[in-house]
Amino acid sequence: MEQGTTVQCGGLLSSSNEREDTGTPAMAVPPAADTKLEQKKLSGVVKSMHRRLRRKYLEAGDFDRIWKEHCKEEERLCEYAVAMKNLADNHWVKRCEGESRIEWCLSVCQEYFFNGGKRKAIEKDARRAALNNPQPPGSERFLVPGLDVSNASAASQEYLPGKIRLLDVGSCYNPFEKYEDFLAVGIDIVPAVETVYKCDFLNLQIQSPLQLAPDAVDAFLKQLKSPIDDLPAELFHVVIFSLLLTYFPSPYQRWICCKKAHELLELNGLLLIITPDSSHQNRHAMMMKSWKIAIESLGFKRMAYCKASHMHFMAFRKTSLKTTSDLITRNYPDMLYIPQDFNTAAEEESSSPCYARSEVEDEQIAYTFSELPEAPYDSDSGESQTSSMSFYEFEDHILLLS
Ligand SMILES: C[S@@+](CC[C@H](N)C(=O)[O-])C[C@H]1O[C@@H](n2cnc3c(N)ncnc32)[C@H](O)[C@@H]1O
Repeated sequence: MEQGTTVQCGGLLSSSNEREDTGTPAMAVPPAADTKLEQKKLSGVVKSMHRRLRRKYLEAGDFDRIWKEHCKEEERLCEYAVAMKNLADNHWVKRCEGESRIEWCLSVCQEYFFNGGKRKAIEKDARRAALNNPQPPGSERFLVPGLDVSNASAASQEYLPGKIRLLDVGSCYNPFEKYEDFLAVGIDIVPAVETVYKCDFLNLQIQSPLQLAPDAVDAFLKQLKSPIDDLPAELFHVVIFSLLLTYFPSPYQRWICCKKAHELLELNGLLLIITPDSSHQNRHAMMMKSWKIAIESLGFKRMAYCKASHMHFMAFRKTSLKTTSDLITRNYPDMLYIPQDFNTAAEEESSSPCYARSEVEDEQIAYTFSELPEAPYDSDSGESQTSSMSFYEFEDHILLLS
C-alpha cells in the first residue's frame, strides 16, 4: 500500500477559539442558543466527513486510492480537526464535567497497571492453564501460552511501569498528554495541536522490537519527530482507539488498525476501544460479539466491556505474541462491521448533514445520560463484573453518528 500524504493544519488551528466566519474571538460565555447552534455546526462537519468517505468508498471501491485522495484534502481535513478540537474543548468538556471516555481510559489503566489488575489477569490465565494442562505432581510452575509465570508474587513484582507508555491513535488534540501516569504519544493524519505527531496509522510500518531497558525506551519515545512513518513493535503498554474505527468506511481498515495495535503492544498490554453508538444496550449486541471474536483472533482477550448511553467501551489484553487468526476458515476482517457499512450510496447521499434534535429529544437524551451499566460483562468469566469505575456519559456523540 502506498503511503498517503498527510497534512498539518498550521495556522488554521489557532482559530479554534474564534468564530470561523469573521475570525473575531468568541464571546467568553456565549448564549446557550448560540452554543447549541455552534455545536450542531461542528458536529455536522465531523459527521459529513465520515459520510463523504463512506460514499466515495461505496462508489469507487478502491480504498487505497480514496484514502490517498482523502489525505490530500488539506482544507477539509483541517476544518474537521478544528471542529473536533473545538467540540472537545468548548462543548463536551463543559457538559460532561470531566467525566468522559478519556477518564474511563485513565481508570482502566490505573486499575490494571497500578492496582493489581494485571497481576490478577495473569494469575487467572495461569490457573486456567493449570486446569487445562495439569502438571505432574510436585511441579510448581504454571505454563501460560506466551508466558511463564512461576508464581503470583513474581508476576505482581515484574510488571509495574514507571509511566504507562500510551499510543493514542487519531489523537487529534492529545487528550492524554496532561496525565502524569502516561507517557502519551498522540498521532493523527491531521494533528490539531503541535504535540500530536503526524502519522497515518493505516500505513505505519512496524519494525523489529527495540532491545532496550525501559528508561531507554521512554527516552526513545520522547525524541520522536513528525512525521512518524515507522515504529518498533512491542513499544507500548496501551493503544487507544477513541472514536477512531468508525472513521473508516470498511471493516478491513478497522482490522488493519487492530492488527497494528497488536504488533505495537507488549505482551499483556491493553488495546482500549471506544466506539459511538447511541442505540439501546442490546441493539448491537451481535455486532459487539462479532468485534470480540475478530479482535480476540488477533491474540487478544477482552477484559472489560460496557455500553454507556452513546458509546461502547472495550478493553482488550494482548495475551499472545502471535496473531492466532485463521483467515481461511473465518472472515475475521468482515466481522468488524458497523451499521453504516450497510448503507447504500443513495442513503449516504440523502441523510441530512446537519440533523438537529428537537427539545423533546434533548430532554430524553439528558434523562438517559444518568443511566450507566453498573456491572460490565467480563468475558473471561462470562459473569457480570461490578465496576469500581463510576463515570457518567454526557457527551453528545449522537451527533457524531450518521
Ligand atoms: C472522531 S476523531 C476522534 C478524536 C479523539 N480520539 C477523540 O476521541 O475525541 C477521529 C480522529 O482520527 C484521525 N484519523 C483517521 N484516520 C487516521 C489514520 N489512518 N491515522 C491516524 N489518525 C487517523 C482523524 O484525523 C481524527 O482526528
